[in-house]
Amino acid sequence: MDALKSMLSPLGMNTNAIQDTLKLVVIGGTVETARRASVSAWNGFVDSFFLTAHFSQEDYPYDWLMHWLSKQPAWGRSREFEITTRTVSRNGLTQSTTGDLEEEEEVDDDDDSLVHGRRKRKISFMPSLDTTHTIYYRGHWLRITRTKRYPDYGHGSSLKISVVARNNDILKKLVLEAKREYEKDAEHRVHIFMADTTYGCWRWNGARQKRPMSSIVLQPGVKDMLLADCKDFLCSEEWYAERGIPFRRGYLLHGVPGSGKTSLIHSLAGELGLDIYVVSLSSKGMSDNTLTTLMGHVPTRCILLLEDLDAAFTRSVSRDSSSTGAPTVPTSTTAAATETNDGSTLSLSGLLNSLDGVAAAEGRLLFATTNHIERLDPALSRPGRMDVWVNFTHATKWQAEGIFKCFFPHKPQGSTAAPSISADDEPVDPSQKNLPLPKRKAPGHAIPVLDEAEISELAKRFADAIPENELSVAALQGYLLKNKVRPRECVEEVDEWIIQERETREKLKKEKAEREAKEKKEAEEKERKEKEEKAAKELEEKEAKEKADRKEARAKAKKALRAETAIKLEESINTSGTTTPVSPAPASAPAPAPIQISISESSSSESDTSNGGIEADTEESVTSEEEPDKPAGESAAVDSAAKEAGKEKWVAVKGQQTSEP
Ligand SMILES: Nc1ncnc2c1ncn2[C@@H]1O[C@H](COP(=O)(O)OP(=O)(O)OP(=O)(O)O)[C@@H](O)[C@H]1O
Repeated sequence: MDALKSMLSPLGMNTNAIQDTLKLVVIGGTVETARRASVSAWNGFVDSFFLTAHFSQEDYPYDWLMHWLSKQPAWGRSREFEITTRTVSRNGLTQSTTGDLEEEEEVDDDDDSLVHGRRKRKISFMPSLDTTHTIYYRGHWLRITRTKRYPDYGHGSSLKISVVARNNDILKKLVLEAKREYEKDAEHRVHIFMADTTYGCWRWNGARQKRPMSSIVLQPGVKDMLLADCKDFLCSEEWYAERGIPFRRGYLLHGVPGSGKTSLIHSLAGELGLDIYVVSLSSKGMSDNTLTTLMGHVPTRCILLLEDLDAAFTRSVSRDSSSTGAPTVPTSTTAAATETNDGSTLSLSGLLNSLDGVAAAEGRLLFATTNHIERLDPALSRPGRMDVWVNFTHATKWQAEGIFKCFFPHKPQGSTAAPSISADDEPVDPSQKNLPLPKRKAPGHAIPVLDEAEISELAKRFADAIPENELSVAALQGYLLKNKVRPRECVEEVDEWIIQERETREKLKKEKAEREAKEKKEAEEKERKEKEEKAAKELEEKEAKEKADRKEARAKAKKALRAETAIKLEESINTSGTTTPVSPAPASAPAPAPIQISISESSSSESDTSNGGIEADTEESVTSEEEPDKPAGESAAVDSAAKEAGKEKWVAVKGQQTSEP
C-alpha cells in the first residue's frame, strides 16, 4: 500500500479516495465470486441428489401422470396452473369433455347432474407450461415441469419430474400409482382413436361407456363364440410364434345395415379391455403410404376397425346397391392406385400390404364390417386376413323376443317389492359376469316394472308379430325406444307399426327409384350435352385446321411460284449469256456497259403479263389473309420490297436486252 501511495503521490491524487475505491472493488469481486461459487456448488450438490425422469407425450406414462396430476389436491394451493375442460388423452389435452364423458363430480341420487338436459362439463387442473411446480408425494418433494417440444405445431409436450432421492423407487411408485388410477378411471370406458390421414397418425376421439354384451341380441352362440375366439387369440402369442404364424386375427362382420355389427365390436372391446382404432378407408387423403404408416403405429393389444370395407375404393356417399361396388373396383391384387378427386390414392394391393405386410403391427384384432360381402375381393377376405366370418341378418323372431326383454326389465321372481332400476337389473349374460358395470343413475321417467311371467308373455307376443328376417334390429330398437314406458301398448300396437313400417319402406323405395331415375335422366342429359359440345368443338377445331392447311398450301404455292419465276428469269438470262443483279456476276466477268434506261410501269406489265397476272392474284389473296397477323407498315414494306425486286430484275433484263444488239 505504501508503494502504491508513493507511486500515486507524484500525480497529486487523493490517496485516500483511491484506497477506498480499490477496497470496494476487491470486496465486491470477492463477494460475487463467493456467490457464484456457492450457487454452482449448490447446483452440483442438488443435481447429485436429484433424480429426473422425462415423459414424452407419445408414450402412455405421460397420460398416466397427467391424469394423476389432474387429480392432485396440491393444484388447489398452487399459484400457477392451467384450468381446462379438456381431458387427458394420448395426444395431450386435446379433447373436450363432451357430454359422454364423466360428470363433474359424484352427486347424490337426488342431485340432478344434468343441467337443462346437458351434462355438466368437468374441469381439470393441469400443470401450466414452462413452470416448475412442486408437489409433496410420499415424503418427497417432486419438481414437475411441463414443456412443449414443438410450440409451432401445437403438440408434443413432455413432462419432467425431479425428486431428491437415493434411488428411483419413488419415481417407480409414482408411475405405477398413476397407471393404476388411470386404468381404474378408464375401466368403464372404451377409448376410440381415429386415423388422421393428414399427418398419418392416430388421434384420440373420445371414450365411450362400455356396452354390456347382454345388450347385443344375436343368434344363440354367436357372441360367446366371438368372445372366446378373441380371448383365446390374445393369450396365444407363443403358440403363434412357435409355428411361425403372424400373430394377427381378422374378423369379417358382414350383413344388412342396422344389425349390430358396430355395436358388437364396441361391446367386445369393452369386454376385453381394448381400445378401438378406427380407419375409414374411403376418407380424404388416404393413400397406401398413409395406411401403412398408420398400421405400423397400431399398438399390440387393440381392436383395429375397418368400417365399410366395400366402400374402400369408391368415394360414394351413399352405400346403396347402386353406388359402390365391383364395377368401379379394380379386383386384381395388383390393382393400380385409383386417384380420386379428394386426393385418395389407395390401392387394393396397398391395403393388403398394410394389413399383413412386414410393417403391419402384430397382436391386434382386426375387425372389418361390410354391407356387401359379394363386392369384396377374394384376396381381402381370404383366411389369414379374415379368419372368422359372421353374417348379420335382419331381425329374427328370437332376436325380437330378446331385444324386447332387454328393454323392459322385470321384477325378480317371488319379489313383491317394487324393483329399482339400477345396474343390478341388467339382464344377466354369462359373457357379462366379469364386466364391472358403471354406476348408473335412475332414469328420470317411470318405467312400469312387470313381473317376469308377464314380460315373457309380452315378449313372445311381440316376437310372434314381427315378421322373420324383414325388419332390422335397429328398426325394432327405434320402435321400442318410442314405447319405452308402455310395454303393453307396445305389443298391442306392433301390428299397426309393422304396416306403417312397410308403407314407409315402400314409399322410401319408390322415392329412391324416382330419385335414381331422375338422376339417371339428368346424367344422360348432361352426357348428351357434353357430347354435343365436344362435337361442336371438334368441328371448330377441324375447320380451323383446314383453314390453316389452306393458308400453308397457298404460302407454299406462292413460294414455289416465286422460286419458279426466279429460275425462269435466271435461265432466260443465262441463255442470253449475261449476268443479272439476281445472280451476281462473278468477279472475273466483264462489267456490262453502262446503259441508259427509261422504265415505264406499262412496259413492265406489258412484258410480263402472264407471270405478273398470277403473281398479283396470289399476292392479293395471301395479303388479305396475312394482314391481321402482320402490322400494316410491315406488310406494305414487304410488298414494296417485293415490287422493287421484280422491277430491278426486269430492269436488268431489259437493260441487258437493249445493250445486247
Ligand atoms: N343385434 C342387435 N342387438 C342389439 N342392438 C342392436 C342390434 N342390431 C342393431 N342394434 C341397434 O341398432 C343400432 C345400429 O346398430 P349398429 O350400428 O351396430 O349396426 P350396423 O350393423 O353396424 O349398421 P351399419 O352396417 O349401418 O353400420 C344401434 O343403436 C344398436 O343398438
